[in-house]
Formats: sequence, C-alpha cells, structure tokens
Amino acid sequence: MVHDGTTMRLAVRGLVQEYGAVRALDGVSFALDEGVTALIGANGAGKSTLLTAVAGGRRPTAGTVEVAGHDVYGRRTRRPAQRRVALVPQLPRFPSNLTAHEVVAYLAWMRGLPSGRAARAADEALERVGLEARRSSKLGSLSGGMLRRVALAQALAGEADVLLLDEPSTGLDPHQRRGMVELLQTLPGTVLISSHVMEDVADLAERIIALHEGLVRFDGTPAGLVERAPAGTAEHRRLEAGFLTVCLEGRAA
Ligand SMILES: Nc1ncnc2c1ncn2[C@@H]1O[C@H](COP(=O)(O)OP(=O)(O)OP(=O)(O)O)[C@@H](O)[C@H]1O
Repeated sequence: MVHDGTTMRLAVRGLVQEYGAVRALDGVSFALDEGVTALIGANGAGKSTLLTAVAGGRRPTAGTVEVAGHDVYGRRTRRPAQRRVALVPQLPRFPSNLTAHEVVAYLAWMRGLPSGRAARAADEALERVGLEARRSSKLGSLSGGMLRRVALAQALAGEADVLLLDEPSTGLDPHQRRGMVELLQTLPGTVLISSHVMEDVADLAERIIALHEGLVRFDGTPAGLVERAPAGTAEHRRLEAGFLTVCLEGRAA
C-alpha cells in the first residue's frame, strides 16, 4: 500500500544523516501506524542513527520526521512530538544509586505527567515488565536484562505513542531473550524494533524494513522477505537469506 504518511503515527521522509564524509542515512522514507515493525540491517547499516533521528536525538542533515503529525525538529512542534515518542537505547545507562521506581517515575514526570500520576504510571510500567518486586532495588544491583526492562518501563510510563527499541535482546541470555520477546509481543501502539536476531524478527514483526548502507532495501511483510530467499534455502534460514538477497540487489523500488 502506498501511503503519503499524513495520517500515520510516524512519518519519515527523505532522511539523510551525514557524519563528516560518512552518509549513514541516504534518503530514508517510510510511514508506520499501529503494530510492530522490525528494522533490520548489518552492522553500520544506519539503524541506530535512524532511531536516534526519529526520537529527536540528532537533527538530520536533511529530511523530516513527524510523530502524530508533529514535526520532531520543528521549533513549536518539537515538544509535543517528543512527548509522543520514546527510545529504549541498546545499552541504557542509569545512576546506580537510584531505584527502579525513581528513574521510571522521574522520566514520566519529565515527559509532562504530574508527579502523582508519574508515580502510578511507574508502578504500572514496572509491573508490566515484570519488575514489580524490584521497584525499590537500587539500579546498581540489577542485572543487564533487568536494566533493559527498566528502560522499557521508562518508555511505557511516559505514555508514548511510538516506541523505538534499539536491539532489545542483544547481550541477553536465551532465557532472558525469550522473556523479552514475550514482553515485546504485548506492547501497544506503534513499535519499531531494530534487531540482528532473525528469530526474534520472525516471532515479533508484522512488517520488516531492511536497511543497507543507509538505504531502505526492503519494506514489507516477513512472508514477502522470505520469498526473496533463493530457491532451496532451508526453512529456518529463509528470512536471513531473503535479507541478504535484498541487500545485494540494490535500491528498493
Ligand atoms: N557519532 C558518529 N560519528 C561518526 N560516524 C558515526 C556516528 N554514529 C554512527 N556513525 C557511522 O554511521 C554509520 C551507521 O552507524 P549506525 O550506528 O547507525 O549503524 P547500525 O546499523 O546501528 O550498526 P550496529 O548494528 O553496529 O549498531 C556507520 O558507518 C557508523 O560508523
């Protein structure tokens, strides 16, 4: 379906990001409404750059990002846009002496919720990510997998419409990874998840955007990507093989 992005929760148009001589994004456009989309790509494809630009973290060299119709980099629209989008970074960093509840409530308050509501939203979000028993634990005492959950709770408590998750299962053991995928399957709204793990993508996403060298090489369903795998590819490798094919083929139509 062709969509101009005007009524979508997230609309990215012609995004270019240069770091000196490196063109990390080379004109990326897509629009998302509700549902889970996986953003896949090799190391250096531009995934983190794209998520950061969408979250308002770095003004792109060119192009626009709109969240619920608000320009993320517009002078007047920046605040309402940024309230509606939350990024869960690959390696969340927290002050080790604060508790899980404190950091989640604080961010919700920073995002504009009154303090009482922020505190309640933090409790609900911590329960949602399965950390209610650790709400008063100092962050320095939590495992890496738990810290990822705290970061996700922060994003949920802020009541954002668009959730961006940068490689949420990287570095987790198989048990934690399974738990994370199950949790991600329950997320509301518009969710964009970058991942290298094809198994997670297959379990989670109804749509896949494949980036390669700063360009969108595929935008469609997992079944559509599987179809691009060469004939005879083993069943469990078809998504990955389809991805490799679209990367080699060049610019998407
Ligand atoms: N702050 C920066 N300064 C200079 N170059 C950067 C910066 N951040 C990213 N790059 C470059 O931009 C390109 C895209 O990087 P990015 O981190 O967005 O890719 P990625 O797809 O997220 O990679 P990975 O899967 O390894 O996390 C790479 O060539 C990278 O070296």
